[in-house]
Amino acid sequence: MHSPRPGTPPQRNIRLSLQNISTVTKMKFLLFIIIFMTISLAYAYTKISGQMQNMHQAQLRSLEEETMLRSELSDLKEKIDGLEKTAKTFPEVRFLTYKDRKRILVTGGAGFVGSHLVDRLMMQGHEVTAADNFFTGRKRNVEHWIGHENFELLNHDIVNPLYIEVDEIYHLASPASPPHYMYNPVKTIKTNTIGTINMLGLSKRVRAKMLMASTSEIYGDPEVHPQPEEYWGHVNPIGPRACYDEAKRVAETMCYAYQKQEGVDVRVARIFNTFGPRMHMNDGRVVSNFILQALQGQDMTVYGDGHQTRSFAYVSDLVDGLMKLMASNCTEPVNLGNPEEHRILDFAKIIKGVIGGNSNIVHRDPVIDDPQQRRPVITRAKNRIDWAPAVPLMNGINKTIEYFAQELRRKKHSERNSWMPDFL
Ligand SMILES: O=c1ccn([C@@H]2O[C@H](COP(=O)(O)OP(=O)(O)O[C@H]3OC[C@@H](O)[C@H](O)[C@H]3O)[C@@H](O)[C@H]2O)c(=O)[nH]1
Repeated sequence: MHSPRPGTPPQRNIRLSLQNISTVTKMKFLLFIIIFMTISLAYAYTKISGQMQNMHQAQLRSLEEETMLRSELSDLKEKIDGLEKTAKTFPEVRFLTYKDRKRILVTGGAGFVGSHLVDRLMMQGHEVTAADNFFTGRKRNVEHWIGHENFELLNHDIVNPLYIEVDEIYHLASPASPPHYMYNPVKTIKTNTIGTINMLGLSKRVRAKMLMASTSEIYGDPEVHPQPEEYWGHVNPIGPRACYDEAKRVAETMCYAYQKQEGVDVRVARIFNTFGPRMHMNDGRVVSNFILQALQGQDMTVYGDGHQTRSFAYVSDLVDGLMKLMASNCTEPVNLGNPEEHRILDFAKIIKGVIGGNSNIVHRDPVIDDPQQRRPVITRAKNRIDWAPAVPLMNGINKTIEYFAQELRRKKHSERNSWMPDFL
């Protein structure tokens, strides 16, 4: 081994030492470099290809996710479209400021007359609470208002007190058709006596004006014809109709006792025979019976000889009368009815004539205590509340026939509101 001579530059010394490395060692070194490079390249390749694979998979995943999101979005869109189609829309009611808007309670608000009254009050922009125990009333009659901020439906029997704050009360709750009010006479008496006391008590507490729905039945089987409000009536106090007509008579008495003693502002409407859409299919009164019987080709049942008379008013006329009476300063009882009088047998022929079909008019046993004649004197209504019926009988009959025909065709629960008032 040569050691570098003193004064020799260091580079030259290195070259000399490399020259001295054997070829085998050089080969080994080269091999080592090659192996090292190969391993590094292989490692880098694996690393890069792994990353590329991951990127590829991520791309695939995001594509899958995008497709899933798109389908979820289109499902949601479909659902929203469906909901929009079935979304509840309400008739555009008039806007009243808090000064003019009244809080109005309608007892029997889901019934035949009550629901028509609710429609009119709602359209005028008032806040309406309908209370009903659904004995003869139906949710369906007012379902088009359920959810409206001005409307409230209470499942409430007015035989129990009701504590709410109102400005006006239309007290209509009671079964009105003879088979219905005779079905549970004690309940009919309670509804019209205890129920009326409860409503008068409520009126007294909140200082609300109250209109009581009385009836032409308070005249009984009248010996005075036609019947003015001054007539005291001819009622059998223990007959099958007494639960209704005597209870309504005492309800009137209570109204005037509360007026005199407690200063309650009362209105009393004596309602004569009324008909129209939303009468119950099982109502049992003559108009719905004859129309349904004729539409289905069944016998048209005239009770007795059919010579007894009635005068029929269309429901929209009655509702006009009720609202005019409430708005008036007339505190005496007022007859609300149509003075156009028909014998029941003739009325059956009229209905058969309009509907046609193969129905036979047949006679059944007369009804006990059936009033033999009935026609209102409406002078007081004309003079004091400027009211007289405006709908001709045949117009009302045709609308009612159309309603019952639709009800008979009804097959599904979802077929709701087969009849809506013209203004809705
Ligand atoms: O199918 C029937 C039904 C009734 N009738 C007769 O038709 C007449 C009218 O009977 P309704 O049952 O329609 O009604 P009513 O007049 O007896 O009582 C009605 O009067 C006024 C309203 O205030 C009351 O809601 C209701 O009691 C009665 O003479 C009755 O006997 C039939 O001939 N056939």
